Amino acid sequence: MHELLTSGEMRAADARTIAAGTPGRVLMERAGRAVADAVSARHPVGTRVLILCGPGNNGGDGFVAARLLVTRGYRVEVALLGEREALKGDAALAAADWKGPVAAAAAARPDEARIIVDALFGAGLARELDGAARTLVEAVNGSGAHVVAVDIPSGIDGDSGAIRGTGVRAHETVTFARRKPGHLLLPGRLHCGHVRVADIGISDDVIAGLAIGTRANHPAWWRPQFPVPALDAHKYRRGHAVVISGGIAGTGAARLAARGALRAGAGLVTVASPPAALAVNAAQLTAVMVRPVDGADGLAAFLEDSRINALVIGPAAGVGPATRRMVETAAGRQRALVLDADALSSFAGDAEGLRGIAGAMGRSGVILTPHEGEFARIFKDQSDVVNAPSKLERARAAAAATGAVIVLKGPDTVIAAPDGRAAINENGTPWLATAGAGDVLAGIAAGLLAQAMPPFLAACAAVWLHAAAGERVGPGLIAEDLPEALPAVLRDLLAGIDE
Ligand SMILES: NC(=O)C1=CN([C@@H]2O[C@H](COP(=O)(O)OP(=O)(O)OC[C@H]3O[C@@H](n4cnc5c(N)ncnc54)[C@H](O)[C@@H]3O)[C@@H](O)[C@H]2O)[C@@H](O)CC1
Ligand SMILES: [K+]
Repeated sequence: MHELLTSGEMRAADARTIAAGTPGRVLMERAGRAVADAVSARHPVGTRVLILCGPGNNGGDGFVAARLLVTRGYRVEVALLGEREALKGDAALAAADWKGPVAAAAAARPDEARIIVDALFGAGLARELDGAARTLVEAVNGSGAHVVAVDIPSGIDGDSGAIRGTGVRAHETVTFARRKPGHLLLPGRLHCGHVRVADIGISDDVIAGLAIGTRANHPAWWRPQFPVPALDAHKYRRGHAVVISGGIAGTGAARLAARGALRAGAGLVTVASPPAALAVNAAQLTAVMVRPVDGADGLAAFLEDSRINALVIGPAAGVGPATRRMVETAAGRQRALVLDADALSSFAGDAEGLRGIAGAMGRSGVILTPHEGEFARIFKDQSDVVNAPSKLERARAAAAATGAVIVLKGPDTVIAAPDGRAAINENGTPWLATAGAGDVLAGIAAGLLAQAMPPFLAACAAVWLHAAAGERVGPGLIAEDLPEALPAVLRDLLAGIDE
C-alpha cells in the first residue's frame, strides 16, 4: 500500500483494470462515491456543498459526488469550468446522470459555500493555471469553506508536488488506489490536508504488475532486513563503525554521529580523531571508543583492522583535499561509507569523483546525505540532475549519476538508489531543523551499514528512525536527544508498532 503512483502509472493502472473488465464509468462511480462519503462523514445532511467540476475526468468524479450527495439530502450546487458539450467519455456520462442545474464557473460563489469539492483538475493537469481557472482557485482559497480535493488539489502536480500557477488549499484530499508523489513532496503536501486513499477496485495485482519504483518510506518494506542481534551475538558480529572527527574546534559533530551509530546497534563505534583533538574527544566519550588517526595515511593504517566495516566521513571534517583523501582511502579499502557535510562539499562540481568513489566500493555501498545546498554544489555541472522535474527525480538522477544511494534531506527527504528505487519520507518534524541533527542521521545510517543492512534500505531506515526519534522528543529537541530517543523507537519498531 506504500507505492506512490505517477500520473502515467495511474493511467496504466486504470487502463489495465478497464481491460480486465471493469468499465471506466464504474471506476469513476466509485471515485465519486468516495468523495461523497468524505463529505457525508463529516458534515450533517442539509449542508450546502459547492462542487467545482473541471473539463476532464476529475470533473466527472465531481458530477458523481454531486448526484450522490443530493440523494443523501445535501444542498448541492455544481459549477463547471468549461462547456458542458465539450465533456467527453466517462465525464460526459457522469454529467448526463446529474439532473440538477450546472452553473458557469464564473457564476460560482465559493464564499457562500460551507463545503467545496474541488474537482477541477487531477492527474490530467497539463499546464499552469491561468485565467478563469486561476481566479476560481483563488476564490476557493479565500472562501473559508471546508475544501475536499478530488485526487489532488487542483493546480498541484501529482508527480512533483509543484504548484502550477496556483493551487487549491484543501483540508482533505480523497485519492484513488494509491497516493501520488505530489501528496508527499513539498509544497504539494502542504496543500493536501488529510489524505485518504479510496479503493476503487484497482487490484494489488495490477499495481504489482506495474513494478512501481517509488514508495512512501515506511518500516513495512525495510523491517524484514532490519538487523536484529541473534541470541548469541558477539559485539564484533554487530559491526564496527568509525566516525572521522574534525580538528580541535570541531569534534562535537563526530561524537553525535558516533552516538547515533552506537544506538542504531553497531557493536563497536570508534571516533577516529586527529591527534591534536584526542584529549577533547577522549574526555567526552565513554561507550564510544576513541583512537588517534592522523590524516589519510593514519586512516589507511587503522583500516588494517578488517573488522571495521562502516565509516562516516564529513561532519566538521573540513572541506578540501585532505578530506577527499580520507574518502578515497576508505573507499579503496571497500568499507561501507556515509559521506556527509564537508566530505560532500569536498566534491563540489565533481559528481564524477563521487562516481569513482562508489565504483571503488564494490558491493559495500556508499550513502551520500546532502541537504539542498550541498546537493546543488555537487551537481552544479550536471544539468540532467539539477534540472530534473522534482526533488524525487533529482535524487534519482543523482543516484544514477554517482552510483551511490542519495539521501536528499529536507522536510520531504527523498532516498534514492542507483537502480531507480526511491522513497519519500513523511514522518519528519520541523523540530529536526536543529544543529547537529544531520550528524546523528549519518551516524545512524553507518550503524545500520555496520550491521550489514543493504545500503538503500539502511538509508531508508535511518531516515525514518531519525524522524521518529525527532517526533518522540518534539519541542525543545536538540541533536543530543536523538540517539537517546532511539531505544524507545526501536522497541516499538521491533514490536511491530509502526508510527
Ligand atoms: N478511468 C479513469 O481514468 C479514472 C479517472 N479518475 C479521475 O480522472 C482524473 C484524471 O482525469 P483526466 O485525465 O481527464 O484529467 P483531469 O480531469 O485532471 O484534467 C484534464 C482536463 O483539464 C484540462 N487542463 C489541464 N490542465 C489545465 C490547465 N492548467 N488549465 C485549464 N485546463 C487544463 C485538459 O485540457 C483536460 O480537459 C483523476 O485525477 C481522477 O480524479 C477517476 O474517475 C477514477 C477513474
Ligand atoms: K482536484
